[in-house]
Amino acid sequence: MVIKKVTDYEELSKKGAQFIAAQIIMKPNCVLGLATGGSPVGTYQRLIKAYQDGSISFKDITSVNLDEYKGLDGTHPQSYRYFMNTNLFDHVDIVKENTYLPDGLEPDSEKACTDYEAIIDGVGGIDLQLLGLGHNGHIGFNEPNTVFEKNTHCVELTQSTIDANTRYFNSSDEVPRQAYTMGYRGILSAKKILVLVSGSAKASILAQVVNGPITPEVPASILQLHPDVTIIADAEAAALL
Ligand SMILES: N[C@@H]1[C@@H](O)[C@H](O)[C@@H](COP(=O)(O)O)O[C@@H]1O
Repeated sequence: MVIKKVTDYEELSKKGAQFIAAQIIMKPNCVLGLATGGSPVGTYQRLIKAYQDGSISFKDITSVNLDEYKGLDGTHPQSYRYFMNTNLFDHVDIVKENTYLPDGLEPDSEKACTDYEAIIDGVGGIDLQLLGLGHNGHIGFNEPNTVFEKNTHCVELTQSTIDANTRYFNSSDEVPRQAYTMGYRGILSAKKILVLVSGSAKASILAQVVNGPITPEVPASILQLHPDVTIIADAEAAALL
């Protein structure tokens, strides 16, 4: 794992965007695995600027996102489809048909997950997977568990995740209790992985991810086994490293 410590969220976003832009310049038709949450928002803003000034184009890019809340459709402001549209896709020249997320409106979990596995296979492999880190160490919505679940699956969100994500909703009651998430096969099969971690609330879990045992109780700890992981952490998040 390469760990880049930066001063603050601004610098994290700048470095994150440079990392992704470099990938796009090296391979203009690459497959990007994308993430939601607060951590990548600044990075997406800088990528939009890079597109606007002509440095990069998304026209040949394919994207596959990590996860989606079950039960929310793409027009719901807290759905991850809506997040991706408003924070990135609507502002760049990506072809929307080439952007994929699990189908939150598919009530049949088995079908939603099988369909997404086919999509992950169909795009021909992820070149760069972007990740945030949940407060309990989750990646995508792979919550602490007794096993590392291989494929896309439907998860019951933990209370810690519901609490952490309540800030994006009007109240805790509105946070969906289930989500579809890519499993570890999809994430770890990416050629490169970039993890963005910001803020003091992530310091303890980041130290466990990097220096602790590899265990499904700390989902992101499995990244220790991947040959090409870069973590960009701001000073607060990196405080215990
Ligand atoms: N499913 C998402 C994750 O993919 C994300 O990494 C995490 C951290 O979010 P934030 O960056 O807002 O702390 O939140 C959500 O639960």
